[in-house]
Amino acid sequence: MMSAFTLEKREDGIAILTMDVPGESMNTLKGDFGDEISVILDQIESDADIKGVVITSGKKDSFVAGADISMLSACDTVQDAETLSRQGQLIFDRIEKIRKTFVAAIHGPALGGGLELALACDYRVCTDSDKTQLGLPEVQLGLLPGSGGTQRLPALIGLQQAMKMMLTGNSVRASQAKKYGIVDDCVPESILMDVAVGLAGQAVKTRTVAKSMVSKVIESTSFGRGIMFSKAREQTMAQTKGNYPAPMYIIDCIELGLKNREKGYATEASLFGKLVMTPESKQLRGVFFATTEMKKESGADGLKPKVIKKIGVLGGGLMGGGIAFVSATKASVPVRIKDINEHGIASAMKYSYDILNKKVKKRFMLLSQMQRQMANITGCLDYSGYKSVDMAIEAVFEDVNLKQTMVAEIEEHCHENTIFASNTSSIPIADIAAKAKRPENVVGLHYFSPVDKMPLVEVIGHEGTSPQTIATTVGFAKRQGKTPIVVKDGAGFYVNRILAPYMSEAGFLAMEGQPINAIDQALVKFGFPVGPFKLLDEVGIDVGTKIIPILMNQFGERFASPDAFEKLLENDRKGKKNGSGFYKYSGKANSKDSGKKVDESVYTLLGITPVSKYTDSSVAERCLLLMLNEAAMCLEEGVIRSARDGDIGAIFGIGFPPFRGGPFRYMDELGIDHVVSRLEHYATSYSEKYTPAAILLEMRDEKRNFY
Ligand SMILES: C[C@H](O)CC(=O)SCCNC(=O)CCNC(=O)[C@H](O)C(C)(C)COP(=O)(O)OP(=O)(O)OC[C@H]1O[C@@H](n2cnc3c(N)ncnc32)[C@H](O)[C@@H]1OP(=O)(O)O
Repeated sequence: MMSAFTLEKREDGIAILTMDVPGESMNTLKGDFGDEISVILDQIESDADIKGVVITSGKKDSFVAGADISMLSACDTVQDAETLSRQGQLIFDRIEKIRKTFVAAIHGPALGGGLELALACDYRVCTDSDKTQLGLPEVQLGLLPGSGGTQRLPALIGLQQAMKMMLTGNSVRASQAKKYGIVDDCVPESILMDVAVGLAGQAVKTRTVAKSMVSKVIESTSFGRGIMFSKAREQTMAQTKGNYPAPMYIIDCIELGLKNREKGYATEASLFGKLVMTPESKQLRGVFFATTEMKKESGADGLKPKVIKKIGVLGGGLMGGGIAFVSATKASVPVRIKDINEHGIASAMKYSYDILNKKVKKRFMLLSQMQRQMANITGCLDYSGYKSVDMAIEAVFEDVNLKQTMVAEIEEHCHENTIFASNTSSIPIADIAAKAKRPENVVGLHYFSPVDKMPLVEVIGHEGTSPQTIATTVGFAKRQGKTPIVVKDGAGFYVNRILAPYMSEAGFLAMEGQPINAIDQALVKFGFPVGPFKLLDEVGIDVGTKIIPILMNQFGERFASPDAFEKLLENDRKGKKNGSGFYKYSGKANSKDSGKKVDESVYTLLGITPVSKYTDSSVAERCLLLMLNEAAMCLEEGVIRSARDGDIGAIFGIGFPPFRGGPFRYMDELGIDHVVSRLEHYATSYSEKYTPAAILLEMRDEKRNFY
């Protein structure tokens, strides 16, 4: 078997230890590396000529992406997983203790166990490349850093920053890593090895932790630390609602390790073992595997995306501004915004300016980088500069005639292969393409708001969209940093179609008198980031309810929402944007209380006397079952291509709790027979809209699962 490690001794006494796992595109840490590394460490230790060691990667653009997640998924017992963690800890502990200078030379991702390896070294240097990112993302897999990360990162950069990184799992870019003190230097790729070798030739210095003044004060006394840990637990509980065990365990490990390092390590390994076997981690690992698989798909078998060199954005509203931002900064293409007035162009540009300016202020980005990215965005009131546009993305009003006019204008002003992508959330793409001269170029590209944050897009082909248009659109969405799912044309596509009955049912529950905040809390407790009423206030009640007649028109009564909701619009309740919705938006928009309390006048308006009569679980069940049933119908009708796409669409598009794996994995977990029997229960006792999808009945009879 080819080795994953090579040790090259240089004449100056510095050894280069290169990791290059054969047959894999990225280095990951495997359980069976232990013996091999031990032999190499023996050699380093016993060779007096070796003064220092640089650990680097043989892969082109990555350091080490962490422990091999498939290896973790293959663990059968808590003990197996704990042993893996222990092995990692022991090796890294040895690296730390060998009395020679170890330096990690990092280019590309150094994540999870990869960063933990680097943390065990005496120095770390990384490249200033955009590809470089450092982090401990284990929590996003329902895990904790299990190879010493919970102990070493706080010791290196201070408790508060380390805890933030481990609890969010967010990685940092090179300049941030330098600012926080994770790396000692951040240099151009061309001199990475020279700088690392230079450091490896030096004796190890005692380091001071790079902490802000406030952190120093808080972290230096046991009283201050006590307050910090209790605040962290409180905030974590408020955020997770107890649905994710990993964050609390991370805090436990850090706190214990401060008192007793050995205990900290032992607890880290034992809790890591426990977490690997939890259903939450299993589902979150499923999400990782699904998204990795999706990165490789083109959306149209056998077709490669055509290169998009320049795009046009039609309409400079909130969506247009967001689309321009991800195109200019992530896909790095020139963007030409066309609006009917200068104000539209200016506000779309401001969208990007505000985000980038914040990064510059925080010193995460250079002013020159910001200027380069902003220079990618220009605007026009006519179609000047559109001749060379390869894709025009429209984000104008939801009006089919207007969109058809846009198609005609793009066909007139652009070249014959220009793709027309509509960001409609409700109008069938076939209608938008109805008068097109080149309908094969017309496609749906449905973003979610806010565009710079929401990871999903739906790519929707109508009957006449060419497979090449689909492949190119999917490819471009990926360049914008999005996870695209290809869905069939039709009212609501996939995401809004499964969301609508869930939202409407929340409305019916409110009409029965269940308090609005109780309904929201029940669904937040289930794991959604916000409840349905809060969501409607955020999205805009006018916008959110617009889709109902379109869905009813295609699918009938099961999409009806409470008639009384009309009164909300008559009362000009549009939600947060006009300060009048289900919740009270008083005082300053960003004030702590704004949007926290239900606006009681909404009950009077709807003719409701609120009395809590349902438990949280029955509220959640009534709303959820409709979403699950609709998702199953979407699969049955081919609206989505697979249960996997349906799960990722729901998680990334509407915040379906990731630890439940998405609607399909959740149905598998509940058992299809259970889902059918609960649907039948509501269908007979309450409303026929709960009639189970045919596919569910069939699967129950055949005892099949989605996965
Ligand atoms: C004990 C420890 O504390 C526990 C751990 O370390 S748990 C693991 C923590 N690490 C992670 O969560 C990182 C997971 N990986 C990622 O986020 C992303 O892959 C990445 C940001 C590193 C790179 O993204 P990107 O460039 O888009 O490449 P991507 O397509 O995702 O990955 C490339 C390949 O590496 C594989 N890969 C990346 N990280 C992996 C991991 N940790 N385990 C297994 N495979 C991994 C992918 O499956 C893919 O394999 P393929 O080429 O056979 O399809």
